[in-house]
Amino acid sequence: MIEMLIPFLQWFLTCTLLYTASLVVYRLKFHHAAHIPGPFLAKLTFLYGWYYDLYLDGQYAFKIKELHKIYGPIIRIDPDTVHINDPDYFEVVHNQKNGRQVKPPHIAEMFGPYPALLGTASHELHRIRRTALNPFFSRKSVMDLVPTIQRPTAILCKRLEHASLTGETLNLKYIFPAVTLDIINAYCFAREPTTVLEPDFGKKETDNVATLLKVSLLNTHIPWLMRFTYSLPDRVSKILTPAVAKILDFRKELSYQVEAIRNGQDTAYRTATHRTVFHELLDSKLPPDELDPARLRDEAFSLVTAGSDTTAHVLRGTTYHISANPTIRQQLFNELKAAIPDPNNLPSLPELEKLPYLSAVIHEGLRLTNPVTHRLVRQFPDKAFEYQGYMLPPNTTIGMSPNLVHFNEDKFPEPHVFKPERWLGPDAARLQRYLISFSRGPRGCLGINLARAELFIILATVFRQFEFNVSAVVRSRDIDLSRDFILGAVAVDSPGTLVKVKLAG
Ligand code: HEM
Repeated sequence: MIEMLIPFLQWFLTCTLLYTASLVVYRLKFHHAAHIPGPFLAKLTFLYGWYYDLYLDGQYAFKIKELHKIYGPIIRIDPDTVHINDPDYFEVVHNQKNGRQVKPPHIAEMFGPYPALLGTASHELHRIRRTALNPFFSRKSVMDLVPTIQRPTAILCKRLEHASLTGETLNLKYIFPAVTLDIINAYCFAREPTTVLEPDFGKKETDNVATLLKVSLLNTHIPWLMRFTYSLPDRVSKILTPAVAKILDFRKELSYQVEAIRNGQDTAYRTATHRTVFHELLDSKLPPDELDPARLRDEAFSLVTAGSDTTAHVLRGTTYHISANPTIRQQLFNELKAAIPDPNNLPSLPELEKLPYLSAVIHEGLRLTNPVTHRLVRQFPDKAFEYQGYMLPPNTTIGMSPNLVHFNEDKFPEPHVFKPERWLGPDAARLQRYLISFSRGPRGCLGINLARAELFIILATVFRQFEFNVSAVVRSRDIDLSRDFILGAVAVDSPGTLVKVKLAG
């Protein structure tokens, strides 16, 4: 029996060796990125990135920074991807004029093989989905949402006031996602605030998103594994990969909500004071495929996750930096006290946006605590790029990382220091070009107007009334991002951001 297998094994081994040898020669000599500098192993095999991201737990983003120091501003970080670190080149790549923009499938499917806007690889389909969602996130639509942002914020303030009396310790890791989750749930489904009322501020929901993000990094490296897992019946994949169980339950819960609107069981949108995304989408003229239950379930999942944790992350980091710098906190408080004589009567959003110090604090918060740590990766079928003499033909996979721009010492001297002043000097207008937390171009953040409105309203409301004692927070452990799980994560032994609160004055 064994003898019969030997010729087959020999044949299999020869084919494997031939295939591997030709792949090596192709990647090193004939690949369109063969001329780009970079570590030999990264050019040769994807295992190089796996080692840093999967074995060392989200470290490749940090290693890429070091590789740029060795190999220069353009490097090859895996057999297919070129990474550029040049603040002035971000806008050359990410703008509206470079024709079609495609996301490579392993990047598009990082949150799972979901047919949502964020996970759409094809340019054409992306345009259909984006056109349908854009109107909900325009400046005008967001202006109408101000009371919806204020409601959970007011509830948070009541709880902060209570904590200031009892001396209770609060975890900023949970209180801000509770508010942003309630806002996006209200907008998507006309739901009343609930998370911000929960005793633990909906800890479970925030922890579920953290699990999703860790799994997402795995997806970018081994997309077929997740595709396979999701193709199984839910109960089987829950047993095989318990990490996805919570994600599957969360998707199912969102699906019930969308379907309840579709079949008329949920009519809360009729009494809501604002538009309701899923009611209007269901009522729209989108092609039937786009309104399919699985498609809308996944769009809901994407909007709710992308729309809550990102902004909450900036709120948490910015709150820490304001509180850790008494002079900054006092200057912000002075400005807010003058602009908001009655804390229960907030000025309009445009008035808040005109406050120079608040704006500077928010810009600096977005720069220093930028949540999306993963490289933004695109292909351009209609456009070749030339960078410092290196030709990048159409369809080259190009990655760029906002954090490398935000921590560039030429553009932002002392980049790790929280300095709102840099946004107040004569250079401020020029610096805006390098603030790219929301990315740019046709695939830039859909929710930028909503996120900015939340930052202005929540920070103004909270810092007008409260101050935080952050002496128990260790910045390197609890605030600075030390792992890249698409969004940045803090150290594994961090207890969160534990603070005491008192009334400001
Ligand atoms: C401070 C808060 C936020 C930051 C820093 C941020 C950042 C980003 C970035 C960098 C991207 C591009 C991702 C990529 O290229 O793969 C993006 C896309 C996206 N963001 Fe945000 N985001 C924030 C808040 C929000 C909010 C509140 C929403 C609300 C729905 C949202 C929804 C989305 C969606 C749907 C996309 C995909 C857009 C597309 O592919 O066309 N984001 N965001």
